[in-house]
Amino acid sequence: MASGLSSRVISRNITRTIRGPWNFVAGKRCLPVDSSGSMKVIEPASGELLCGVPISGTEEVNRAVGVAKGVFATWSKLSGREGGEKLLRAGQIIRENLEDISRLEVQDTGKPIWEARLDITSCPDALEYYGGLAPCIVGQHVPLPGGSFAMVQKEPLGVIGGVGAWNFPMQTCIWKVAPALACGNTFVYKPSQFTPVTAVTLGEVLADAGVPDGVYNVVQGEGQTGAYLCEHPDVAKLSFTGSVPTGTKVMTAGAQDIKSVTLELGGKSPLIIFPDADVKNAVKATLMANFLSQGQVCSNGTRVFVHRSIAAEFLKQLVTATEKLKIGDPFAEDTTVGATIHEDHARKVLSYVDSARQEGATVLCGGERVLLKGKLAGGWYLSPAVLTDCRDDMKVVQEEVFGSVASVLEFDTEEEAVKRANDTKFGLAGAVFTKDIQRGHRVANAIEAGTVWINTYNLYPTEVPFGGYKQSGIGRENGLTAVDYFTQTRTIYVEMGDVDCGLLYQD
Ligand SMILES: NC(=O)C1=CN([C@@H]2O[C@H](COP(=O)(O)OP(=O)(O)OC[C@H]3O[C@@H](n4cnc5c(N)ncnc54)[C@H](O)[C@@H]3O)[C@@H](O)[C@H]2O)C=CC1
Ligand SMILES: NCCCC(=O)O
Repeated sequence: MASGLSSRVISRNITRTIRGPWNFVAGKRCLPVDSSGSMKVIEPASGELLCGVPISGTEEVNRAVGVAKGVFATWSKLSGREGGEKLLRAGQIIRENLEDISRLEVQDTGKPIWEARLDITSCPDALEYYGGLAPCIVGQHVPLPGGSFAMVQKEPLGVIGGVGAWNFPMQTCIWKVAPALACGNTFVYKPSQFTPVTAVTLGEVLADAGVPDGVYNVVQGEGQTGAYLCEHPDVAKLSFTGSVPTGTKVMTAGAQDIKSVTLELGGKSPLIIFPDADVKNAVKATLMANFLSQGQVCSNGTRVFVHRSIAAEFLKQLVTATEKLKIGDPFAEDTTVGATIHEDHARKVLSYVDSARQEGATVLCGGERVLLKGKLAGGWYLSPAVLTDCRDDMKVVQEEVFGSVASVLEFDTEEEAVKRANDTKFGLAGAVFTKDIQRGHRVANAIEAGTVWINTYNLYPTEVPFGGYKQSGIGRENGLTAVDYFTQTRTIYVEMGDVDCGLLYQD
């Protein structure tokens, strides 16, 4: 049998409860060799201690990078099919353990279980896409005059240093690791200090799938550990997801050694709804664009531009739908709004609602802490907010809130909507709702953003590139495009005749 795909893969190694050790180096969970204290990881749902995680120091980062560098020669020399089959198997293992891994993600993030299942399902999607693609990552043969030719080869870069955010912990990690490994690179990943769990689970999955020890490693820590990794001279490329200020630091660190850098940063995306739009679909998309994962989604369409003629009807339907959202235990099947990642972040989200009120916005619903009972009493549950009477110059309309706050703005003309939509330093995403096919494409092409949806929102199939214009980032994840960001090109020129050096050589 050419691949192990039709046989069931038994996972022996997945840890299904929250327990350390929390680093994953050379194929196993381990403690760091040096540490500067321990992080207290809080379970968002309850506000209680989930686990303590040692903060990796320079020696541990050196060790992980050294291990990844050591195995690079072996991993990068596998054929695409040999490496790809292991990624396909890893995808299958995640599918077989989807429920257990989703539950780990809920404990770590506080998001509702139904959402976690979708997020975790996107992980095998990526592993299978890049596992299948790996044998097709090939070069070119370029014929030249006189029978000479060039071979243009796609080569891996070496050790990739990845740093991630806390909103989609395993998905963010796999969006980097799957293409990187498929291209023959090895990896050291530092998860967010708020969500350390499932990056280590991925290590166990890859080990079970037959990926050699050391190809994928995890070092836990805060910003300083991330900085050590980004500054490491043996790290060839940085792949970062997080905020713009940290992205600037990562890019600066990369600049010291001229490292290639991919940045997936923040956003303040526009969602433009024209009068001919299907209002019910526009409302559904506005919910998806604002309230998934407690609004903690970088591509969220938080500036909702609605044509004045339908604004009243749209707002009525949006508020009705928003008030039906069920805030509660993230593990309950009917919960649609879980816990905000931590108290500081929740207070920041609430402060945006306060500032909006002070600047003249009307809060039609939500924007408050909801106290749950019993074990959930310590969690920060916020009711999703819909704001109206907003202006473009308000803080809540200008800045990324990263919480469940939708600002509704009214417009009169297409030209005005596009101009206002583009009046931002960000350019991650956007959307247009209309039944007019010409208008849909015209506006989609005019929005300055890496992804524009027509008549939907916040869908990210692995097959299509994702990333930002302007300060929302550099480079792209997903799709065929990601291969360009995890490879370098070597040209080998082959001369089939005598060397022609013009007048330089006289017989
Ligand atoms: N465009 C995208 O795909 C996404 C963007 N984000 C953005 O991320 C932000 C929220 O996530 P946070 O985790 O709070 O972002 P953050 O920028 O504070 O942290 C992100 C990661 O960077 C690490 N870090 C901090 N300082 C560092 C340094 N000097 N060198 C290397 N690593 C360092 C952190 O420990 C964490 O793992 C939001 O602004 C959001 O828009 C979040 C998710 C996806
Ligand atoms: N899963 C959605 C990608 C965007 C984000 O990470 O926020």
